[in-house]
Amino acid sequence: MVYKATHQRIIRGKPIHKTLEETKQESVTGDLKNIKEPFQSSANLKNNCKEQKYLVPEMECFINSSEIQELSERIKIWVKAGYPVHLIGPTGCGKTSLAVHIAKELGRPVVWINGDESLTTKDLIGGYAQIKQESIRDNYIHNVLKSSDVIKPEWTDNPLAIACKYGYTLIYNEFSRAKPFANNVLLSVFEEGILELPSRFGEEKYIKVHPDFRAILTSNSVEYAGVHVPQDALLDRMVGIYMDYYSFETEVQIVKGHTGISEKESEKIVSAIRKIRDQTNEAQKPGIRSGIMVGKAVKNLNGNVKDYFEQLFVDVIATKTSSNAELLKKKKLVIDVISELNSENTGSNAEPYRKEKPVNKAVLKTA
Ligand SMILES: Nc1ncnc2c1ncn2[C@@H]1O[C@H](COP(=O)(O)OP(=O)(O)OP(=O)(O)O)[C@@H](O)[C@H]1O
Repeated sequence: MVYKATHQRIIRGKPIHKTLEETKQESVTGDLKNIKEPFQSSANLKNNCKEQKYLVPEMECFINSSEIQELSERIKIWVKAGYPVHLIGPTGCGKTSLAVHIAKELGRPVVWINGDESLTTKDLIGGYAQIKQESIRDNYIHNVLKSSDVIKPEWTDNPLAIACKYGYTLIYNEFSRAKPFANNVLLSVFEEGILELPSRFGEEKYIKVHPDFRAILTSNSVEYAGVHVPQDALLDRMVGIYMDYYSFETEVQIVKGHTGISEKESEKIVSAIRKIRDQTNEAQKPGIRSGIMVGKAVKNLNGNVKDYFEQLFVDVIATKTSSNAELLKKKKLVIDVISELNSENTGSNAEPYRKEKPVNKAVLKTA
């Protein structure tokens, strides 16, 4: 039997059940309507909001040599055009510093996440992680104080959601160290401009990506240990910029800038690092970070450098060594490199690199 209404129903208000399309549309526009930026710039840290922990602080020292300026201009073309940029290069060549520098120049707050094996999609976007406990008082019963605890799951945004919502710049460092599955969420962010949030009680939620959202990702090439091959679909949505170690002159300025040692001392260190690098396997090549470490140690030695020069390099590059036999090989490499530098160092003002082999003085030659 078919039910027939005896009178015309008047439908007031909105229907209770919405279509999926309506739900999507509503959560997208609703999220945009209610957005209040937690902070306007990276420097504005006084708000003390929970998102603050993802903000990238100001860099203490950034060397902006002409080769770095040229490279940043090239990268900025893509970033400004709205494409995610992927900086690929060897460890310690300066990818992260450059990403932070460019991101800061865009003038929007910069948030950051570091990829590693244990990183999940939840670490990128957030989740119902915190439990909020509230006490409710029953004031209707005279002289009786009744309280009950209500436990509410509270949503917390992580860096990707923060950047997508507020139009901030995201730096995703070493993104290929995270399992490819964890990064799948980036596909719809980069392609459709939609961030999909995990469903709760069956309800789907989407955030429309803010037009100012930008992303810079960094990674080592795949020959490094712990690096996953990212999915082609993700790589296809990004612009890839290959980086290599900077020139001798730029590296000298970086070591000098970070350590406060003299130009001459910095040249010696960088010359040695570059020679060691030339004779080391891909993943073990010392980056400029090793040069900065030696430079900081040299600064502390207050002029008494020659006794320790060789040992400082051995100690710094030994961390990437798996056996004692390999360490002995590296030690020999350092001794050879410093002897070679001493033999090049033949002018009247030259300082030897090692105490036991004083040589003629000369202006240091570049590597
Ligand atoms: N332009 C620069 N100005 C000042 N310091 C720099 C510059 N580029 C790199 N550095 C310094 O060199 C070191 C290595 O740089 P950075 O961490 O950016 O390299 P990376 O390629 O991201 O390394 P990794 O692959 O290990 O993450 C850091 O201590 C950084 O501060």
